Order: sequence, then C-alpha cells, then structure tokens
Amino acid sequence: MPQQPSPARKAAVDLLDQVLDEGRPLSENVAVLEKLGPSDRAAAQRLAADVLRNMERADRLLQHHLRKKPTTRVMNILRLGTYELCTGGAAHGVVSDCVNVAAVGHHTQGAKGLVNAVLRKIAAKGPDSWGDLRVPRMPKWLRGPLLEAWGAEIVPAMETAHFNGAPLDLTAKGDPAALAEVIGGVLLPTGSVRLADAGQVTALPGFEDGDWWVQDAAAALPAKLLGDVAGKQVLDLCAAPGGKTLQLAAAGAEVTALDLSAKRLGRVRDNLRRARLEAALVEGDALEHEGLYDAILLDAPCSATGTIRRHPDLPHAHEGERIADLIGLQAALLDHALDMLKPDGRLVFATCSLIPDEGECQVEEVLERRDDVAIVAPDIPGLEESWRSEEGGLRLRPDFWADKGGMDGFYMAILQKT
Ligand SMILES: C[S@@+](CC[C@H](N)C(=O)[O-])C[C@H]1O[C@@H](n2cnc3c(N)ncnc32)[C@H](O)[C@@H]1O
Repeated sequence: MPQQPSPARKAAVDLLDQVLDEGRPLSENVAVLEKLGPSDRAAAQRLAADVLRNMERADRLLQHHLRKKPTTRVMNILRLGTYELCTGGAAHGVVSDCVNVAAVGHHTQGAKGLVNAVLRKIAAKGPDSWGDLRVPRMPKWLRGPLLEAWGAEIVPAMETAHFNGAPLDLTAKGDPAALAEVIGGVLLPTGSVRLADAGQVTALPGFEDGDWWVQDAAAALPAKLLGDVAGKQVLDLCAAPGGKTLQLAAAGAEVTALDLSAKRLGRVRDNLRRARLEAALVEGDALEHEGLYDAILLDAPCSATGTIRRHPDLPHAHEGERIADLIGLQAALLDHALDMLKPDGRLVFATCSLIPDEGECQVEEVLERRDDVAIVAPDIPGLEESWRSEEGGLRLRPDFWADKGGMDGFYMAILQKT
C-alpha cells in the first residue's frame, strides 16, 4: 500500500489539474476541497495559486530534466514540488510527499520514479537559480492584445504586479480613518483601508459586526462615482457578490440589486445581512429588467483580466474564447441600462478588465451611437491625473500605486442622460 500524501498537497495537484486540464477556475473547484478541514483547504488553495503564479518559472527549471513532457497530472506534481523546493520547502519531505501523490493515482503510479529523480535534481540545484528566473509572462492569448493596447513598457510592469499578488483592501461601512486605526491598516488616498498581511479575514475586528467588507481599492471607486445617492432610487445591475451594493446601501440609497445568478445573489443577501444593510434583491436577466431609476451602476460581466493579481488561475483556465461574446453583452447591457435612466440621471459603467474593448471602446462607441448621453469627468478624492483616459473615463492598472501594493485593473466612466 502506498503511503497517503498530505491532503493539502494532493488537493493542490487536483486543483491544478482542474484549472489546466479542464479549464475550470479555482473558485469553481469546490468539490476537491469539500472533504478537507479549514487549514488543509486554505493550504491547498494557497499552494495551487502560488504554483500558477510561478508556473513559467517551474516549467523553465523542469525542462532541463525532462526528455519529453509528461501527462498534465505528473507535470503538476512536478510543478508543485519545484515551487515548494525553490521557496524554502524541506527537500526530503517535499520530494517524498510528491512521490506519494504520484503513487496514489492510477495514472501516475508509473511516474513515481520520474517524480523522485527529477525533484531530487531540482532540490540540489533549483533553489540557487530560482531567484534569477524572469517574472512570469502572461500567456500569449492575453499578452498579445495587451502589448498592442499598452505597449512593451507597461505590460511587463503589469506582469510584475500580477507576480507580486495583492494586499487585502477593505471598504468601511462608516469612517475609513477610524477603521484604519482600529484594524492597524493604511488609509489609502481614495478611502479604502489596506492591510499588507491580513491573516484570516473572519478573525479581523469588526467582521462579525459587518463594519467593513473586502473590496479592492479600484473596485471601490465605481459606486463612489455615482455621487451623492442618499435617498435616490439606484439600480445595481450586475450586483453579485455585492461589494458595490453594500457601498450604495451604506451611502443611503434605495438600492435594487439585480443579478442573473441565484447562487451569487445569495452571497449578496449574506453580505447585506452581515453588514446590516438593506437592498431589494432581484434575480433575473438585466436585459429584461424594466423601470426608471435616478442612478444606475453597471458593473458588467467581463474577462476579469484586471483581477489576475488575486486570480492567477484566470489566464490559464481559458484562452479568452468568451471575450467577443462578453463585449457584445456589455454593449447591449449599456444601452438597456441607459434606457432605464431618468433624465439628468447618472450611470457608471465599469469593468474589471485590462482590455480597452471592454472599457474605453465601449464608452466611445455608446457616445457615438446615442445622442441622449454625455460623459462626465470623475471628481472624487484621491484620483490621480494619470488615471484619466482620453474619452473622459478612468483607466486603472495593476501597476499603478506600485509603492503602495498596487490595485486591480479596472475601467470606469460616468455617463449622464441628457
Ligand atoms: C463583475 S461581476 C459583478 C460584481 C459586483 N458588482 C460586485 O461589486 O460585487 C458581474 C456579475 O454580472 C452577473 N451577470 C452576468 N450576466 C448578467 C445578466 N445578463 N444580467 C444580470 N446579471 C448578469 C454575473 O452573475 C456576475 O455576478
């Protein structure tokens, strides 16, 4: 009988298989984690994400020791072992446990010897060269279009930001300066509170009382761009999991939060309950919703390429095949949302994408298509002039605020019904 591997390591390899073989993002791979305790679950998720963030580096070292590429699962065991060995993992423990992961799989039993031999070689020499390997590049399907859009200086800066990962940002329900003090965080110029090393989120002060919620500093801006929403009827069109709904409700708006996904809408409900805030929840297709609103937030479904710092699986789980459809959906959502906006009302269009077709181009095109909307320049505290884009929106990039820990990539613009 082979010795059982550590549950976290085996689950991490299962997660890697599902991302790289089946194209399923880490967030959708819950079945793999169901049987694990909380600490193994967290360790498996962290390991899988770290391996994906470092995959190009691991593959570079491994290619010197492999005459031909093994199956994806064997390769993933090797990637995991390489990453751990090169980042301080104890050589004997990591190698033998990776051999155990191979030994318990029907299709990988035969590769036990290979895993052992290759990882021993990596253990001997890999850690010395690891630090000299280049920052991993994005896969070609994404790097190509981004090079075209942003150029050869900016894309490597984005890649460095992706490689560095993301701190934890919180949005305060009340006074952000007071929250920063209580929680020991840094108050950012735009009002978010940043924690460099947060640990377990649910253990932070104020979690149970709903005094704050997790939201990247860039993601916190679109709701603010709607201006003073107190007492206004505000429609949050693609609302789940609800960070922006909470902001709007906390600012005193009468919010209708709509989302297509019942499951994801359940998360909005949970988040509202924890923060003791209220909103009317509607499950449905935004394109079929009707009504007239004072203000609308359209945080449209998109490639989510602005969130790679937190989701290193994203560029590996697919090759952007849905982006063309998403661009069409964003344009249709934008037109329908503008039809539901009262005269003089404000709509904020936002996407967490690095691709201009999902941001700047959408706004340029809607301004050409329609003569009942005008763009309004964003004016809230903390904005930097370099964030303003030509057509009048805000372009946020992961390489901005590099000295502060970065921000998610986002595009947002304010449109006013004339
Ligand atoms: C970028 S996420 C929204 C994030 C959210 N605004 C927040 O701040 O937490 C996009 C959301 O759009 C929803 N969605 C996609 N297509 C939709 C449609 N046709 N109608 C309504 N919601 C849709 C997805 O279920 C997803 O929850």
